Amino acid sequence: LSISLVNELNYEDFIGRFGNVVEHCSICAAAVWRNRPFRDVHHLHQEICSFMDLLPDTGKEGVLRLHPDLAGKLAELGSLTQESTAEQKAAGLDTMSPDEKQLLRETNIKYREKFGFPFVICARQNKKEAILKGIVERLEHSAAEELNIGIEEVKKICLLRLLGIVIDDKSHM
Ligand SMILES: NC(=O)NC1=NC(=O)NC1=O
Repeated sequence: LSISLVNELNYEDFIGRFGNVVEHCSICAAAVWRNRPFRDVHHLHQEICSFMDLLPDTGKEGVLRLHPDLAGKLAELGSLTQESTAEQKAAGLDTMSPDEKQLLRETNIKYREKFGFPFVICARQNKKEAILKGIVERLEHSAAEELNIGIEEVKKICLLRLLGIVIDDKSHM
């Protein structure tokens, strides 16, 4: 999809295309609709990032809570969204050994108990080793730190999802 076609979408089609660039948070797309026309995919991404940055902490926690665990129950059941399924597969999470799976599951539980929201990382930029290392290291942080780190990861996930929909048209450079 070119950015000019994006700018011509009606609201329903816009939400249909971009409603899940932030997992289960179609409000992010609904909120930026008013900012069209978008100069390019990075402008659209920046508007979504600004919307998330302006959320109160409870809103940011909500965004994180809407993310499925990595290799969690939903993944086991095969009931992740299309995007999450592809991302978790790309990280090689479906090739973890039983011990790795156990470690990730236990650490996910500790993380969620400590912070009240799930561990979120951009799976397409981290292979399973980096994910296992990341969750153990990040468990030592404060809730405030992890809230921001989590949202930064959501922004990375969002950009990759946007680039899968919109052609990154550099011709205007
Ligand atoms: N808890 C998570 O980090 N989930 C995910 N990260 C991704 O990149 N895709 C997911 O489903």
